[in-house]
Amino acid sequence: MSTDHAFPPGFLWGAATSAYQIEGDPLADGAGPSIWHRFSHTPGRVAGNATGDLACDHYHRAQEDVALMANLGLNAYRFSIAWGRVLPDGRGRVNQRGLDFYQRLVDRLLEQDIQPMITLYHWDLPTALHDRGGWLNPESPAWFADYAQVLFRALDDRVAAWVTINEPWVAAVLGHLEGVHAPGHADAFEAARVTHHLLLAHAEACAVYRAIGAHQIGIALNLEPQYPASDSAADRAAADRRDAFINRWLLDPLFFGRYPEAMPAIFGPAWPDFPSADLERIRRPADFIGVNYYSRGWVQADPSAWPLGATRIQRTDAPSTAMGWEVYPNGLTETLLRLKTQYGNPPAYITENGAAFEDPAPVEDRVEDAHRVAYLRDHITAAGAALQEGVNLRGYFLWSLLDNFEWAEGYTKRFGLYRVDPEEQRRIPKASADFYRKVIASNGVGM
Ligand SMILES: N#[N+]C[C@@H]1[C@@H](O)[C@H](O)[C@@H](O)[C@@H]2O[C@H]12
Repeated sequence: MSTDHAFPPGFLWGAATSAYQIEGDPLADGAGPSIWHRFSHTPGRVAGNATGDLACDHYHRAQEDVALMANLGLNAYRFSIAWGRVLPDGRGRVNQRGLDFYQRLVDRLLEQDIQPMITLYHWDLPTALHDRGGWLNPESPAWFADYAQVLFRALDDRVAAWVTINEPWVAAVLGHLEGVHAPGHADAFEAARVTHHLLLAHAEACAVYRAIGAHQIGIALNLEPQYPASDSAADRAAADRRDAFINRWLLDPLFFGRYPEAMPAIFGPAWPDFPSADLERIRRPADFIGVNYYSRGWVQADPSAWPLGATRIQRTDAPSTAMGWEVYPNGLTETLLRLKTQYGNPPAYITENGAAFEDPAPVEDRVEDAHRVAYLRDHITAAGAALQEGVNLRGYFLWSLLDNFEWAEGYTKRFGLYRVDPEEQRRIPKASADFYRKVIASNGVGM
């Protein structure tokens, strides 16, 4: 199927980053520390004991990086704001120098006709709030709404799209159930409550935005279609449980105002009885859904694997990325079509899509990342196929502009269109940057 001209005029072609992963200098100009600053400075938590102290030094190189974006021809750029730069204590006092950094960044983007899409929360909760219970505290949605209001008032005259929370599932499950992300908790009784408070935070911020905002607001979910590793009833049931655990746990409250029936069975006594009034507040407050798509799950029943009785197994008969994730572009089409057929075809953006590969070393200031070019070509084609099926897709944000701090993987995994090494801070173009520039110029992959 040709999707060369699937993309409509005005389709957004962007790149995505996040504050802690690229900015560096996290305590500059009066900023308060985040849970990721504390977590990465805890020995043994991050590969190579890497931290975000340097990252891509974007806090001091923003003008250079905006020039890279303009040279690519981006018409949009998704980035996050570090809560602690703006509110060092998480609440109350505004740190004007921190807010000024983001004011300047937005103005520089607009000078280049690049539309900002701002993520309010990309996992870097101020430690001051974490020390008051963090996302486990029932006050946390109100903390977030107050923080969001500061940003709406400061920037909504120039920012056309806001993302409230990036991947609440990852923040809750990796941070509070598996303990491999900040704050490093591994407590079965935390993940469900943290997820609920993140969804309530999203809803409260949307409510504030409805009163004072003039543009669009949404949320970005990591969506991963699940497929049984065999046609056995056990594997099919396991895939369905993992679909509830990863996808419907978030989609159903946001669109239907209810959690999947499978959740109490998955979590047992660790699943609270949430008030129905909460679920009504969470239902449908947003203007769009952001889809972060990377791969699919290939699922096998495994009674020993708590809490699902299912494990995602790595296929040996399919190409995979450096993260061990199968390259499966059809999963993007299927995920987008599911939003159309099961969730009312809401306005949607691909708020993240990209891949880490073991890039070759640079030769004459260029990296020949053929694997990433193929991954991007196939996934952008898959997005075009969904558009041709009537999916209400408005834009594509490539993850990521720069090689950056990949959370618990540190700097060992490279997702960027430009190679960056923290100790050198050069931006070395990859073949995928040239590829993406051509996609944008031709508004599709048909070139
Ligand atoms: N892993 N991986 C790459 C990427 C991560 O760097 C982003 O911060 C997350 O939003 C999402 O997990 C995807």
